[in-house]
Amino acid sequence: MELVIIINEMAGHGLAKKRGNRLISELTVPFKAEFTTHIGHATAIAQSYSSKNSATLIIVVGGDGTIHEVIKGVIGSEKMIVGVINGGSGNDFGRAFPIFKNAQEIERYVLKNKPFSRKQDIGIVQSTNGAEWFMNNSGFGIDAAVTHSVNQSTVKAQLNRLGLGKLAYAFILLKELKKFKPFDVTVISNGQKYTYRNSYLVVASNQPYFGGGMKISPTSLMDDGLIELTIVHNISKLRLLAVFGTVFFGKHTKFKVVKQHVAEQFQVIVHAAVIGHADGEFIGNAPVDGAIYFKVSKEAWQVATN
Ligand SMILES: Nc1ncnc2c1ncn2[C@@H]1O[C@H](COP(=O)(O)OP(=O)(O)OP(=O)(O)O)[C@@H](O)[C@H]1O
Repeated sequence: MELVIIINEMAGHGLAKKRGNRLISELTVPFKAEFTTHIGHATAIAQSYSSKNSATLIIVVGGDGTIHEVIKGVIGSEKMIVGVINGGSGNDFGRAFPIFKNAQEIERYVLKNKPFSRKQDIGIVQSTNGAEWFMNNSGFGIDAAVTHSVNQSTVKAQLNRLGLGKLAYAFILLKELKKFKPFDVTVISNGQKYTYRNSYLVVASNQPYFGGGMKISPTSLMDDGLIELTIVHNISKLRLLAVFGTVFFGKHTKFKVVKQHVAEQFQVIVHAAVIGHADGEFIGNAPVDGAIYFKVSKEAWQVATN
């Protein structure tokens, strides 16, 4: 099996560079190292190996954005297996999916006669903006506003230097919440229509974690052919902060202002131009009163398992 390492040296404000270099210096089996130079590059690299159609383990050293790009490049391939060494700031992938800790684990895996892998689902979000994949989650509302702001802010880098990177999301939530205008959402699922007034977010999940450890969708599984839709609605900004505190333990779903639906697909209509994301990357604003579809594609890619 061929071994390819894709490293985003910018991820995790230096963490991926450090871990990538260490991996390269410790590996004693043959491998190819690829370094991303721009947004979307990891997808192009993964696609170029995928098109060779030979058994390959791609190890991503980066954060959720880089992993998202690599998975996008291997969807549908039976020969490509994805493994990860955490190198980002949020690392939500690694909280749910199996990952590697070090070079020794990767070597042991590559040298096996029949390396194990598990097929995983991928989510799709589709609207007039186009279609995008998500391995973790995709949503519209305050979650996307905060993620977008976190990605652009220097606060994340500053807090990271102090080892407090996880506080970035909470810090920017306070800032974004101040100016955020709740919106109305219509959800169509299994032939039923639901309307939620004054909503803060509508997010579809393929796995439980979001935003660096928030257990937004505690019951989500990456290989059950289903996605969970979470809507937070009809709540004051002050109470929302209290509910927010419980999301790290996945206890927010006990509040009646948090509604969840489970299905293979949803049609969602957002009645305001709120901002959207897929796996934490900006995907444009919601088409006002237009349809957004969240769907799941079953067994779309493979993750390495020890
Ligand atoms: N050389 C590069 N220079 C700038 N950006 C890059 C480069 N290579 C990749 N990128 C982009 O960097 C973005 C952020 O990477 P990534 O999400 O992996 O790290 P992170 O934001 O630190 O981690 P996390 O998403 O887990 O918080 C990705 O969207 C990717 O497209």
